[in-house]
Amino acid sequence: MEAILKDPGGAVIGLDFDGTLAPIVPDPASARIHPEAPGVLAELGAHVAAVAIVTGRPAATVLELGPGLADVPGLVVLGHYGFERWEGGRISAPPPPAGVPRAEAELPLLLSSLGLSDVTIEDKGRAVAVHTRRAADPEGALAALREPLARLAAEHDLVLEPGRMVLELRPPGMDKGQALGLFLAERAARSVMFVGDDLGDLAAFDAVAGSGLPGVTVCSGSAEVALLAERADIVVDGPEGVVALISELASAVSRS
Ligand SMILES: O=P(O)(O)OC[C@H]1O[C@H](O[C@H]2O[C@H](CO)[C@@H](O)[C@H](O)[C@H]2O)[C@H](O)[C@@H](O)[C@@H]1O
Repeated sequence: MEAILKDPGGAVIGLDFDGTLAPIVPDPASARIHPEAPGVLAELGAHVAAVAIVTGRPAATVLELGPGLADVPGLVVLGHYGFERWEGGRISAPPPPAGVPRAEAELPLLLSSLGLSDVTIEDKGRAVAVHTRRAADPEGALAALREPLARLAAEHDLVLEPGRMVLELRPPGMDKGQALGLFLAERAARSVMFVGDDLGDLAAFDAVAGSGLPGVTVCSGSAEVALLAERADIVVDGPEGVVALISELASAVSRS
């Protein structure tokens, strides 16, 4: 944190979206960014090398669920764990993976054979997620799905990404750690901070440690993911705590 405060112009600030900037809600389509987040990120973005949202969501979805984000100076959104990039209103991405629609077509039969008609499918385009948060027994459904979905993913050259009451089938070859590491190199960062809440953010924490830069990891704390809090330098209380921390940081760098 000291390095960021001393030399904000060299700092890259990376943040996850769901559970970090947007409170967790039962329906993924109803998630919305914390109302104060775009404002505090805009204030911070004016002083640092870059603000990057590194997310499992499609980049365009983050812009839809985060009205005001497009006004954050120099914002980059690395969507689909880094496969997609939104910058200055434009999205770049490789061609969509063929295995995703094939796996998705098999899901309804698989779920009904497991007696799990109360889980929900999120079609993400380049990935497909199975959510258990609204099931009668969210933890039980998650456990029952883990092996069958891992097999389905492997059959279609995909990987299984576990998260908060969600299992996602997505293409291999990229994670938040690689995405953040590449971005730090591209921006010749001199320090880094990463804020996350879920298992997929551990790779980004590793990237902070492996970058060789002065870095700080922050966990947006919840009762659901203990591991991230154990690994973080700082733990704050969910998106409310993240906004407060970013606000303090923005005020401090604007004075420096
Ligand atoms: O990398 P992230 O930005 O954290 O995205 C990870 C997944 O987030 C979403 O699911 C999570 O948030 C939902 C809305 O609050 C919640 O209902 C669900 O239980 C959480 O797992 C999103 O729906 C997934 O596609 C993202 O991969």
